[in-house]
Amino acid sequence: MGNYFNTLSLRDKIDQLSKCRFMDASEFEDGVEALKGKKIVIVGCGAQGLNQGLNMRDSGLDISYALRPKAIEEKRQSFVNATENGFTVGTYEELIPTADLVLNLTPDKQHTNVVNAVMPLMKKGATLSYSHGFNIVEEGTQIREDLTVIMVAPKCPGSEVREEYKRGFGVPTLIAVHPENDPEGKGWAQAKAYAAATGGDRAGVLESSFVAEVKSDLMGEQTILCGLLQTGSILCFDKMIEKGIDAGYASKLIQFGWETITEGLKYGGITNMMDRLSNPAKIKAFELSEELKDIMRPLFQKHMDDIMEGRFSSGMMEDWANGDEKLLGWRAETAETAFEKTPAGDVEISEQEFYDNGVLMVAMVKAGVELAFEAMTDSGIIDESAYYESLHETPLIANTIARRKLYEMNSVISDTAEYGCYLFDHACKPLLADFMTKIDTDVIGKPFAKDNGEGVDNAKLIAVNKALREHPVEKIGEFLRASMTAMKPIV
Ligand SMILES: NC(=O)C1=CN([C@@H]2O[C@H](COP(=O)(O)OP(=O)(O)OC[C@H]3O[C@@H](n4cnc5c(N)ncnc54)[C@H](OP(=O)(O)O)[C@@H]3O)[C@@H](O)[C@H]2O)C=CC1
Ligand SMILES: CC[C@](O)(C(C)=O)C(=O)O
Ligand SMILES: [Mg+2]
Ligand SMILES: [Mg+2]
Repeated sequence: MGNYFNTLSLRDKIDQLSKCRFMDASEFEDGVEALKGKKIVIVGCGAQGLNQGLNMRDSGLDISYALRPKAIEEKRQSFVNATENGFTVGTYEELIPTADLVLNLTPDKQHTNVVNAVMPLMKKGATLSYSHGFNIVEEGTQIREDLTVIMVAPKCPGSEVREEYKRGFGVPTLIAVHPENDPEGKGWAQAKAYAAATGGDRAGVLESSFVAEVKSDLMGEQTILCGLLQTGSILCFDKMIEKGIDAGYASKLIQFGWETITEGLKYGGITNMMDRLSNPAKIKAFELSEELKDIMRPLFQKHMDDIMEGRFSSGMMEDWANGDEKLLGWRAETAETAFEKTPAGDVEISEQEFYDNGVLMVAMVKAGVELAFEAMTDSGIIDESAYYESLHETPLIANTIARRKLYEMNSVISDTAEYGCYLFDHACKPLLADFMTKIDTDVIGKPFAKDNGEGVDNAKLIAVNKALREHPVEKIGEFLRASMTAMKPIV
């Protein structure tokens, strides 16, 4: 075993990284047919395991859960999740040999153990599935030749996979078949049926590869999706307190602000989010975001390079071997931040006020989305994939902060994402220290300017609007959002 990506020729690396085809809705006309009547056993009943299983059962599929003996004996949360929802639960020995399809939905750090335990029990010709390709791509796990290996990766936390399905929609999903494991040529049909069963086909499915999914997923979660939202929350909160803004107000503005401003992003991209500001505030947000982009670009590029070259994964795997020492320490530190410890005040903040008093937050979101998109596409990831991992998923992560701050975000995302989030946050905060000394309450905590239009330089406004609309993330966003017309509002 070793890093699978690093063993590929440059030609194969480019080929797999750039595998990305937006699938037409007509390709899902058979719905879940390819999996109807098949025995589907999910290993693990956590964030993805429970929520994917609920959606798949509601879509008419036969779902049960294989848990480790201790989880069953001690009635752990995974056991409670599965049994309280009326699913059959059993040990690996009881359920895996009966399975046509095994979904490995345990944390990435457990994949080697789990696959080693499960694979010998799987019947000949069965299928093994992942929702993130880390084990195959970064650890180079080799799967028995008779088994088909597929990936169905929702671009979103498990909780939102369920919530969007209940709203009658779904979340964008990447599907793939591992080129080394498709002995019967049935992988694509099964992956499509699985994506339809989770509701993913209603939001958009990309025919992708394990490689493209892993490299883009790691980059999105470390930078804009989680890392920058954490850094931005802490810095913006601390600045407001330093400048005398009421702590309850500051806490509420941040906790619910990301969700509100990124709802604008979800519907109409960066253009719409920025259009929600007054003209003077929009120009200010644009200028701040340009400055932020110049400061943070090298950090975004470093994360992309470390991911591509395997340095990120080998560093994280060292931490796995050390019993998650760094991860657990960083998690404990986050719980002690002033933002985390200050409850949101009992104060009304209107939807518009979140924009008007959160100009810096808007600038941070714009800078982070654009930088993540640019770093991914500069490294060979295709625009559609980069869009899902930057712009589309940001609101879905912001929703988790609205629920219970950074604690909720970091609990709901995978351990892999959480580790990368802290890594980015620790590098980013010092990088923004000088920039933050110049920041005042006119861009965070109080309205920037109420006199919309007065004193606006028309030429500057036209140039800002043009730059916003012409960014490549806006072009691909317009195309992808056209297939999301059934999307339901959250805020
Ligand atoms: N979190 C998310 O929203 C997303 C996750 N993913 C991917 O989905 C996969 C699952 O992640 P996630 O849902 O976060 O995982 P969780 O941490 O939420 O779930 C872990 C589940 O696995 C079980 N488990 C833990 N260790 C073992 C083990 N050694 N053997 C067997 N079962 C074990 C746990 O049960 P117990 O401890 O009770 O035995 C629990 O039910 C990962 O590959 C991740 O990258 C992809 C997209 C988003
Ligand atoms: C953003 C983090 C994620 O990749 C996800 C929810 O999509 C994860 O690994 O949890
Ligand atoms: Mg993801
Ligand atoms: Mg992830």
